[in-house]
Amino acid sequence: MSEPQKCTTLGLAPSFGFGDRIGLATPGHVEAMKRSGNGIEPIFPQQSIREMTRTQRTAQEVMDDALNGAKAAGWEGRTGADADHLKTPEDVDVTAAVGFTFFTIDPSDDVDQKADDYDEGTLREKFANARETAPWYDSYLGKSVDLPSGAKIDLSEEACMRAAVKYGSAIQRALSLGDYIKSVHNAKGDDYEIELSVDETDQPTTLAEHYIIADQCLQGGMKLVSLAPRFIGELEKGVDYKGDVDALEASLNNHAAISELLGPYKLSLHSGSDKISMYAALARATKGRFHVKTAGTSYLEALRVVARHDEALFRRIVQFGRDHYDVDKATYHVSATNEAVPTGDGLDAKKLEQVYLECWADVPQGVGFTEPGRQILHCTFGSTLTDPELGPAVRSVLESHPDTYTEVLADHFSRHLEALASGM
Ligand SMILES: O=C(O)[C@@H](O)[C@@H](O)[C@H](O)C(=O)CO
Repeated sequence: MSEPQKCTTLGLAPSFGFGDRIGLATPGHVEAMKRSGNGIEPIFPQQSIREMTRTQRTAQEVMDDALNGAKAAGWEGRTGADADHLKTPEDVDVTAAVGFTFFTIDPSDDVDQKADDYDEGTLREKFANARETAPWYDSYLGKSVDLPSGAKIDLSEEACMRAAVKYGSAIQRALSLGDYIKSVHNAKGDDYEIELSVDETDQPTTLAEHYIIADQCLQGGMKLVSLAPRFIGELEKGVDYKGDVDALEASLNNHAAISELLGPYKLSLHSGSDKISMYAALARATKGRFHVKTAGTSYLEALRVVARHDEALFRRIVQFGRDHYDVDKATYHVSATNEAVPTGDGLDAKKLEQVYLECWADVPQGVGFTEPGRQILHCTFGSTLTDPELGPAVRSVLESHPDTYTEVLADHFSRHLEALASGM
């Protein structure tokens, strides 16, 4: 085989991230792109530091698996490469060294998640302490911004104080990591692009917060190509969007208007797996300037291959997942509980797949999966894949049935890509 291609930056082109936690999914991702790409650019190598830690894979392995898989499947187009959820300079070092081009900065550890609930007295007290992390405060205070969408952002004292308390340190961390990414790439003369993700917060990102965060990053010289706010409604892992899609679209219009006004940059949808019901709204609101990030859903499709070819192994994985779920779910936004999902005992093979993975045949047109059982398997990927028996057994099934894995992924992601294209 000849050398795999290098990854590139994708700029403002609509893009789709195909995270793969096992390293065998890219041929299926390529097949979906060939069938239903619709002008959307792929990011095949994509993995967060959290995923690499849990699966014990290196950045080099992630890169090699994705690029070799793409080459073997005959992909001749471009691909970006997403070093996802970076929190430290060391995270940048390990991913930049192996050719990642799209760097997702995640400053969520520095976000004050309680800021939205502070009463006035507490807010003022917290603001006094956070003041020095927000040197920008006075420059926004009392202003209002008219958005092309017709909405108005009121940068009132309260809005600016809450933004300072909630995001002051996070913006500082993002800017410093952005500078570090720039210095690493300038030294090598390599191109790069940055996404900022603030999606992993308890409360939705307000328009005022989005405006201040993005404006500060851009004023600080960050090469921001995309931003992932925490959108309204519930964006849980492994299931469709939960919430009012019309209200979401109205909110997306306003977030997209900010990105047009300040950037432009793309709006990014994290936990994008299976969010079929909201894709058209995202594509419409952003006029095609979007990035969608998926990962766990390819792992679940891998388990579908296991369910169909080795039922006994799938049953073990279900039980193992249930045993590890309460610990493994800690950093993920999910609502499933073991109590609400039947154990595998007494379920026949078809019902077991339906409860823990769900089948497209059972899902109405235009929406995605909703079964809570999916979240139990979704969160326990690290424990399962690093288990000395289960991990190799899963790989062995996938390696013995590559055509099944490619076909289920191609079908699965074609549905995602077509739903996005319907709004473009
Ligand atoms: O599990 C992870 O750490 C990542 O795959 C995700 O959080 C990623 O950023 C994502 O949103 C994929 O849907």
